[in-house]
Amino acid sequence: MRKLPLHPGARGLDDDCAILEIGNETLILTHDMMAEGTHFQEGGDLADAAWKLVAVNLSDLASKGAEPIGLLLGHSLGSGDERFLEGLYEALSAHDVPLLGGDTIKTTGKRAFGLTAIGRASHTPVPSRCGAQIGDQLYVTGLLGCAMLGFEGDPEHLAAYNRPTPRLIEGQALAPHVSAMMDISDGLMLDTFRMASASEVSIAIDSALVPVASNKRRNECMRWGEDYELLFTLPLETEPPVDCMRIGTVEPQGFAPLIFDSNPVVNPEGLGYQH
Ligand SMILES: Nc1ncnc2c1ncn2[C@@H]1O[C@H](COP(=O)(O)OP(=O)(O)OP(=O)(O)O)[C@@H](O)[C@H]1O
Ligand SMILES: Cc1ncc(C[n+]2csc(CCOP(=O)(O)O)c2C)c(N)n1
Ligand SMILES: [Mg+2]
Repeated sequence: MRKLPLHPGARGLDDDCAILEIGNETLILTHDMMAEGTHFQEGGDLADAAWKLVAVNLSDLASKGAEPIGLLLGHSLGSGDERFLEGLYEALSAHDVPLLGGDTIKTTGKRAFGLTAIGRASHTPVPSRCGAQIGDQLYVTGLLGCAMLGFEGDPEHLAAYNRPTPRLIEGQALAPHVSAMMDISDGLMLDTFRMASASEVSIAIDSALVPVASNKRRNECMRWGEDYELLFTLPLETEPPVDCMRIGTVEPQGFAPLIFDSNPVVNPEGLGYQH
């Protein structure tokens, strides 16, 4: 896809969102889809699917420090649509973001939902994945692995899987300070690997510092994904303005983008959820 004619705001299709400067405004745009059987189960509660569709898109906006403006929904009709609308209502109200429009279709076979989220930059330059500098410190918000435990049925963590919270407030507080920022959708290890590659540095993670939901399953918590927390780098002297943990350090680019507990990791395979 990178061979297609790309807008400069597409950031080479290597970032969470596209950035569009129009006059004095900077718009931030993203689109994420969910498919039956992959992202939500047939017969499951579509209120949760609708909430999650909104949350995962707002999470990409959050990772660029955007304030949401509105959403465009691509909806395929089917059973459970009333619940879908209830979940959508709850998500729009909870995040104070209105619907702008969309499209509704009939389908045969599996259903898919798409959502385009449009936001306004709260700070320019808009944080990217590619700005991590040697000597910066790596941080993460929240606790990783909650979504995995929720998916497995742990009642304490069901909401983390079904109803994730996009870190919009944190993203806006961080945007003026970070050298790089992204959300973690595919697992800490894989997403850190991507940030390091985009920034042309190596990033060293100290796994003992990573806040995880299950100490026994620390490794899985760092790989499973769907936690929608923020991953970011700050200069050494900058105090983080939000609740977060320091988990690593940015180093000069070596042969491996990721250094995990002093071990170089060259191959992204197996680091996280790959689509
Ligand atoms: N079909 C597509 N057409 C154009 N650009 C795409 C397409 N699929 C992905 N991209 C672009 O590739 C980049 C990475 O996409 P990806 O979906 O991995 O990021 P994400 O939204 O942060 O992650 P996730 O989908 O796991 O939440 C983004 O810039 C995205 O716009
Ligand atoms: C059985 C099972 N194994 C793994 C996962 C993890 N997973 C699925 S979708 C996704 C995030 C991004 O999706 P996309 O990039 O397609 O939008 C992740 C991390 C899961 N939910 N269920
Ligand atoms: Mg993202």
